Amino acid sequence: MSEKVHVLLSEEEVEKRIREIGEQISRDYEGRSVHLICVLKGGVFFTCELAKRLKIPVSLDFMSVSSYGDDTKSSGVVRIVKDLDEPLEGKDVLIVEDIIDSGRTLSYLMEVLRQRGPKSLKLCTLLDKPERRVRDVQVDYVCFNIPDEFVVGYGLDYAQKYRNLPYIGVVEL
Ligand SMILES: O=P(O)(O)OC[C@H]1O[C@H](OP(=O)(O)OP(=O)(O)O)[C@H](O)[C@@H]1O
Ligand code: HPA
Repeated sequence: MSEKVHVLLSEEEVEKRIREIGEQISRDYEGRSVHLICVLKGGVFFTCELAKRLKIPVSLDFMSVSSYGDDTKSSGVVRIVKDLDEPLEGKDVLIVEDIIDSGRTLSYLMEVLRQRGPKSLKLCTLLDKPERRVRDVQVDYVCFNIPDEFVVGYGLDYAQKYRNLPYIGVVEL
């Protein structure tokens, strides 16, 4: 079965905004390097695009957490599916996510990573759905605030589909 998807944010809008955020992060971290943590799977497209725009030294690591499975509703239980390869002590760490929705994933992840002793820990997201928040999360960089609709594309999936769309779309369920 295939769902209808309509465009919410075009490829041009998304990439223009990522360039702007990249410039802002490059200014904020001037004279330092940044350790990007890509939250798999959804964060992978945003992380690649953002990393290319940064004008400071960048290192990368990957973590996979899951709470949605194939559903449009969070199970409420966050699982680490793949942990980081490198320790975080003394590093300026920037978590890169595709979306913050209920906030459950990121409030859990921030807590887990804070305990690993980074010099600083910040959070950058492509999309934020503030209306849906059930857990407080301090977000440092947001590309777009979006309404309460289930979105796909640019890494985001519906039952593992549509991650490869070059734009952000809304699934008509
Ligand atoms: O704020 P929340 O309600 O916790 O939702 C946000 C999380 O949900 C998605 O991950 P998902 O569990 O779907 O895994 P995926 O990135 O592998 O698709 C997304 O990538 C975030 O990590
Ligand atoms: O709107 C969404 N789309 C895809 N994955 C998600 N995970 C949390 N919210 C979403």
